[in-house]
Amino acid sequence: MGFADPAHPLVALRRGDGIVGIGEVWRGEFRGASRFADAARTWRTLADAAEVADPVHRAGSGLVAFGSFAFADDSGAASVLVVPETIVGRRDGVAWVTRISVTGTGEQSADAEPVPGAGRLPAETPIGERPRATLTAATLSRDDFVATVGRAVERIRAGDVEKVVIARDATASIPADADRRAIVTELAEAYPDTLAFAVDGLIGASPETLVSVHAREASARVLAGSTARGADAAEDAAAATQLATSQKDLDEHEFAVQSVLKTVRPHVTAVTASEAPFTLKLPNLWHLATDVELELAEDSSGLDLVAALHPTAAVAGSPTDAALALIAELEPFDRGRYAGPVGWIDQDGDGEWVIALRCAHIDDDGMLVAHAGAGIVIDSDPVAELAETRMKFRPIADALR
Ligand SMILES: C=C(O[C@@H]1C=C(C(=O)O)C=C[C@H]1O)C(=O)O
Repeated sequence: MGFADPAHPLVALRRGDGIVGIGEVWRGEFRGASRFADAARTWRTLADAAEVADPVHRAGSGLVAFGSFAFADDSGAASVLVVPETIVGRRDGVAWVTRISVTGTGEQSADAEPVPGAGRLPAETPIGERPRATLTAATLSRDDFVATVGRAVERIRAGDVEKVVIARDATASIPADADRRAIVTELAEAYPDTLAFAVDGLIGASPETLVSVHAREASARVLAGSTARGADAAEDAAAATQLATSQKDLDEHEFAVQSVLKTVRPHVTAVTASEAPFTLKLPNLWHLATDVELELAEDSSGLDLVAALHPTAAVAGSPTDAALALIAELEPFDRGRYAGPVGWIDQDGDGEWVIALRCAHIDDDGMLVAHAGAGIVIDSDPVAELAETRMKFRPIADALR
């Protein structure tokens, strides 16, 4: 982490393994409904023309772009791919440095070298103090959120949608020169089973893998259905059992799994999902989870799967188009890149993409905006959903305490 830029860190870390990017040799910005297709096409052209020397052969050791995409087609937020100048990585006990340069004609070349060995590490700077701030409800007050969820339930009863995810926003302000790496470090340590990420100002720790691709094999983890952790061991076990047997949560989960299975089919040659959901334990919540394994079709990349999968029922609802329309109608803010895909892709289309949850966007002035949402179904209790969003703000709120 000490290698990253304190003001603009590029990070994708899980359990201490992963990549940190320094500097920037190329940036692509994409907007609108074609943002994924445009990014996938642009990246394929760039990657095909690149010269990559990668004796390290680890996930993320070659030519890599970090990426973060807006949730909505009409978002004001740009979706970005960023290629750093230098990548420092560590995976399975192997460390490396990759240096990337761009020739006069625009072609990129990437040279990965192991450390210790030929690779020379860039300079590290000590990580500054963690900025302290309090998150406060922004556009939607807590009462407004409860009322909005009530309206969503009415619309579900009226048959407009089966499920819709309603989010609320919260803001805080940190000093403009605060070391953003301190926040990522705190998130990575507190939530080791997540992907801790920092891409173009969006910083978080997501438990939900949209898709991870390695050597044409892909896997996804679907989360939907949540409950708070219990106060003691007995209460905690009861909470997990209650979640695993709650028909409301199982239904909500099934929507999410079906939406994933349906959308990936054109891009894969095989797909298998675990038979029944399992309960995933996070420090703040229990989630219902299903793992899906896929084999990527010949001409598909990680970004094609991202394009097909986004937005899942876990962050939009079901059916997708009606849920998106209802979100646009009921949520009085632009989600920006919250609940959009965030991650990285390499020259072969391999990479790791999570859904940008438990995150905040921090601009250069230190203005921080976080979002948290909850899946609403026909028998959702608005006050319980408010409590759920409070739990989902905790990673960011605690990282700023
Ligand atoms: C929408 C969020 O989380 C999603 C919604 C969940 C739910 O409704 O149970 C669970 C995990 C995520 O898929 C969020 O964290 O903001």
